[in-house]
Amino acid sequence: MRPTTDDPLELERAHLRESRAALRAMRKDFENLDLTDIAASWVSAEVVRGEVRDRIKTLADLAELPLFFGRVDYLHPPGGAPAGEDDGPERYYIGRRHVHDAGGEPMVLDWRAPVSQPFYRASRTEPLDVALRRRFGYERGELTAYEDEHLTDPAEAATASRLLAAEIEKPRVGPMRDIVATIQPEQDVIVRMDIGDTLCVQGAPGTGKTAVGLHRVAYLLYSHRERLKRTGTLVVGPNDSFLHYIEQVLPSLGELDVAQATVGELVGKQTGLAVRGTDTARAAGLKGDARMAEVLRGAVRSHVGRVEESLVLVRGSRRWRVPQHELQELVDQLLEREMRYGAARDALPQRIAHAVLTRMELAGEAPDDRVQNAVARSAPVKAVVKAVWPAVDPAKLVLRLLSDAEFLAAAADGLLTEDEQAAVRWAKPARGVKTAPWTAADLVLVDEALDLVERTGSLGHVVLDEAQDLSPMQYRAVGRRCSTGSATVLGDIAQGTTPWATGSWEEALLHLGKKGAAVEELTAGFRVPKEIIDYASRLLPHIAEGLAPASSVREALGSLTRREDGDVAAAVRGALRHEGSVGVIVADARMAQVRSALEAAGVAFLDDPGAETTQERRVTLLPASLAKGLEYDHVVVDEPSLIVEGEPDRRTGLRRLYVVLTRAVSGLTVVHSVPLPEELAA
Ligand SMILES: Nc1ncnc2c1ncn2[C@@H]1O[C@H](COP(=O)(O)OP(=O)(O)OP(=O)(O)O)[C@@H](O)[C@H]1O
Repeated sequence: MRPTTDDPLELERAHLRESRAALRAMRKDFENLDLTDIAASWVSAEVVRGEVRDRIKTLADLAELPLFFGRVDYLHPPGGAPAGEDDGPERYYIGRRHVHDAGGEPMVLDWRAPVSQPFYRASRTEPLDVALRRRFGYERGELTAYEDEHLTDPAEAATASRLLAAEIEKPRVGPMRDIVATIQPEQDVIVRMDIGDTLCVQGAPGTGKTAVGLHRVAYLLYSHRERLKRTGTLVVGPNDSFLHYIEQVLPSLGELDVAQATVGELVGKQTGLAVRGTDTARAAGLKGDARMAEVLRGAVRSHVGRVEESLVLVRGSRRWRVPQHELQELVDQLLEREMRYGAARDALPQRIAHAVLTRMELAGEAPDDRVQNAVARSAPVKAVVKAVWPAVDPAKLVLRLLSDAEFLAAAADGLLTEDEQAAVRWAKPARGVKTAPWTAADLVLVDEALDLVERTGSLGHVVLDEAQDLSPMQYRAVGRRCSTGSATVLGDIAQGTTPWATGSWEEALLHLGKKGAAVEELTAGFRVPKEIIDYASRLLPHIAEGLAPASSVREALGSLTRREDGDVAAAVRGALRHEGSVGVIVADARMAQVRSALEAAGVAFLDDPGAETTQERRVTLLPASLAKGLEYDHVVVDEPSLIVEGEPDRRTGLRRLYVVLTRAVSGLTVVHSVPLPEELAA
């Protein structure tokens, strides 16, 4: 029912009501679909049913999420479409989902549609034919405000958007939210980049890298749904707490089919092996070094032997002979072609059979494909293949490399020094694959070996977050999974806290197999208030030379507090006076002590950064090593010096502290009794 009013807010509310009703009708249509006769086979019927179920789920009218958050009025109908009646086709509402009325007319456009793009990109200097951009403000699902920009009106002064500021300032509890209503132009460029382009984004803390990566996946799924449905998409993150924190974003954008995993989970699944041991930092560093790829390649290829004898094959009354040197040539050709070991092993019998068939033809016979296959499968040919190109079990191969000094020395000759070889080997040789003391870095080696034998399947697109922490071998593991697809690589060199953290994105991209991909930089910080980012940025010259400090879109004066009494519980009580979540970040070695202090003070807190904060339980206690990628409204950092000392070297320690200091959205309290690291002094 249309309201009899000219009040723009009422009119917009009416459109919202009508859009909600239309969405409910769309959902009903899907629920009422008669699926009994839809498909001939049981399998395809199940597929269709699954799709309909997903569709119903994505159409769920989430009461808390605004159905549309913006509107654009174009000066001309986009794409030269004919002008319509009534309010004309040049007015578009932009929202999370496409909604149409019973007649198929769009009520809300998906934010990813091309026609929505100017909502994000138009400016006064480049209005992109937008006469009016309207942003909507909501409170608990109710449309309560709007804000207009007439981009082509020279008389109108540019003002900062209050709604945008309010959105960014909103207190946070619970998992990460989508930013679909407020994606910034420089972020939008990354989100909408072509699917064929691999892109690397360097960005200071809180510049929206994670948010942009997730929205990019949603955009690609919209623009290339069929293709990506076949090939798949994957988001790789640093740990389970992080993955848990971001896991709601894609479903809130209507995308349910994106896999999320850590590198450890990827290689664990592929190899079927579990981590049972740990490495020293040196051993892990060496095992993650790109030279190990060469060692493994050599070890796999070392199984190819010389042909010792000619082949003699008896068929019926005739004997066919392929001389030793010709067989050797076939083997050499396969070696030269750099095929996967397993594929070459599969090809060899056919090549030998071909040599036999050529002889048959020369002798006047007319053998067909069946004969060729029979020859390829014959015992003498099989015997040659077994002797010259034996099957290789990748896990056993790595086990042998890490257990058998001679075998490793042969494969690592000219690549690793003796000392390095000793560091790489396990202390005690392992007996079996199931009981070996596999470390996280070892499983990456097995994953590489698997790929040397048989090509790893590639996905359509992979988003790699917190990428700075990966070793070259881990980059290779991720790269294998997007070898025929593309990738979005997100990270911050200054936040690299592994001993093997990457020194440059060019190098990282090389290991990923995406040499020469573009590197973009995001510098506008949306999370951390200026005062806090300026404080944390004092560390930058000591941890990443040449990186520009982030700016901040948020002033929030008075957001930084220092307490020298070391009283964490008092600091937490102070933080609880503010709205939103509180993260208490402490050196890993201090966890037990701070836990007791909080318990003694009667502070209720969550002990797991993967657990979701709620209004009742707003405090999370977490070790510094798990803080990466997370954020809290208020952060209490306990004893910065001990956080620095918890790492193997000073630079890594200061980087860890930089990560920890940049988790705060509204306020940061630094509490200590030990003197602060001198690098933090102004
Ligand atoms: N355009 C935006 N509008 C509103 N909020 C935004 C925008 N961009 C980013 N944010 C918010 O800023 C915060 C930081 O974003 P995000 O976690 O993606 O940053 P990051 O660059 O990955 O940070 P870090 O390097 O510390 O992991 C999040 O709460 C995110 O929702």
